[in-house]
Amino acid sequence: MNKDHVEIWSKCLGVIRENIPAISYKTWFEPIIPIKLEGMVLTIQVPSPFFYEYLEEQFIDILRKALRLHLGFGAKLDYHVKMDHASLQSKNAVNLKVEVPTATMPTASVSKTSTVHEVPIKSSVGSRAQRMQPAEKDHSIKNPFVIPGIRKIQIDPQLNSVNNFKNFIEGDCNKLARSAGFAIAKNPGGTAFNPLVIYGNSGLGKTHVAQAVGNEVKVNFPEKTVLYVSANKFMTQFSEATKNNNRNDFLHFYQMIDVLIIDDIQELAGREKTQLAFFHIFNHLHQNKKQLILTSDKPPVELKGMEERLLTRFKWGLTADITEPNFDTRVAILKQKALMNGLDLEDSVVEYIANNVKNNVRELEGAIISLLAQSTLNNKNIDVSLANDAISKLVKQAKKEYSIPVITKTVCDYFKMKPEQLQAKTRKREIVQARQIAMYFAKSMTDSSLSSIGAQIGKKDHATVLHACKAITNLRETDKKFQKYLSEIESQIRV
Ligand SMILES: Nc1ncnc2c1ncn2[C@@H]1O[C@H](COP(=O)(O)OP(=O)(O)OP(=O)(O)O)[C@@H](O)[C@H]1O
Repeated sequence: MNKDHVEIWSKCLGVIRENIPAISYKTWFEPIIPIKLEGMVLTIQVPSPFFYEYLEEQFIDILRKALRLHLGFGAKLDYHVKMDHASLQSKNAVNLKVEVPTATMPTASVSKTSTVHEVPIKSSVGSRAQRMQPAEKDHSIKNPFVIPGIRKIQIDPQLNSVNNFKNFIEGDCNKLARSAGFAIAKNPGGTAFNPLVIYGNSGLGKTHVAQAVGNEVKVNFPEKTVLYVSANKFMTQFSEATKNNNRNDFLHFYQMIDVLIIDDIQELAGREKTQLAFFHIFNHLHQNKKQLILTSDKPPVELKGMEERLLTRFKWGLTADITEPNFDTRVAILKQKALMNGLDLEDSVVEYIANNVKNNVRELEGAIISLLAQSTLNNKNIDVSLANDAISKLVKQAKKEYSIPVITKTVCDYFKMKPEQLQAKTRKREIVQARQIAMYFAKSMTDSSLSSIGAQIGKKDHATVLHACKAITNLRETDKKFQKYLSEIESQIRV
């Protein structure tokens, strides 16, 4: 197998690193994996269609320069898109079209692009959680498992490269799991954390940490066999192996893994035969100082329908929970996800989302994807109002009642005025505008009639309120700075 792709890509990265900001390099180039080099064609793997579109749009010149320098004229670049869960979601949400963009690159001899939505899976044994890859429909075990005498076979670890430690924001909520995972990645099977059981509610990052360990082990110890498999997949494989009379092959296969990651272990509840098979695998691996990483939605003590001897073994190592992220961690996650998606969000928007989506990181990601869709497909400006729309589709929010006095007070505080000034008969520009803004929010955030709003803000009639709403809408659509003020005020009203 030609190994030069790694060297060539690493040389290209050297050129790229020197020519772009560090943050762009970290975001857009570190996640790329070189796959192969065939003649003058270098294939790199990127985590989503959006990612490759962004590379093509923003970095094509430097890519071209680097490739020409290290591969020569006539160098070409192929993209291999490995879809992860988030990208699949975003694809559904925004209906991104991924086409071979020959038209966008007529003169770019380095860029012959093509996309593949799933990675060819070399070994059909084990695969990632069903929601993550279309390729997973194949539950069969075509692999002959282990041929006696041949110890190592090449296994696709079924890891999503996006789930790495660099992309994982650390907070109090996940510190223990992350630190233990990191220590394991440096010394798999050799720490006290064996097994590592990570538990917590849905969407909080259990799979991410577990896979990050696998990815990091592959970097630190490329010769180690790592395998990620969902408990569901494990069960299906086991029952097919039983049906096909090759249960022993199944056991042997799993017993030669160096780092075995099983996701959603609670799914094994009530499955006695599968649990027995897993028990043998567990014992063998543990005795041979191989690493086990398990995730679950509950702590082992609360797992029902599991054999006691399995539960006892789960407690041999470390049980680490992941809880809901606090406000600061949510803000950091949102900023990172926005950056990864090429979105530049105002602080007021980030804080608004962080204040309203509290229990689930997957929902934070959903909010970003929804904003991305609205801003790119519908050409809308991203402000608190749009964020509010995005969130309302994702999480159940208690419907808040906003009152006109609260709105006027917030507007006055924002402009450092006294509420009486807003009520005064004056044509001073700042006051008129603050009054119009208060009217605008009163109209959009309360059910009050125009006349009632007018009566409460400056004793004006309904026509004045109507005019104010139109004037502010106009400014909102045309003046970026003004839009920023409005977004900040709205987020303060909604707190
Ligand atoms: N701390 C974090 N930093 C960055 N991304 C995170 C973090 N925590 C979770 N995520 C992201 O949130 C999404 C959901 O995480 P993940 O799939 O790991 O959750 P889970 O706990 O395994 O959920 P489930 O139990 O439903 O499988 C993923 O895209 C993951 O990358």
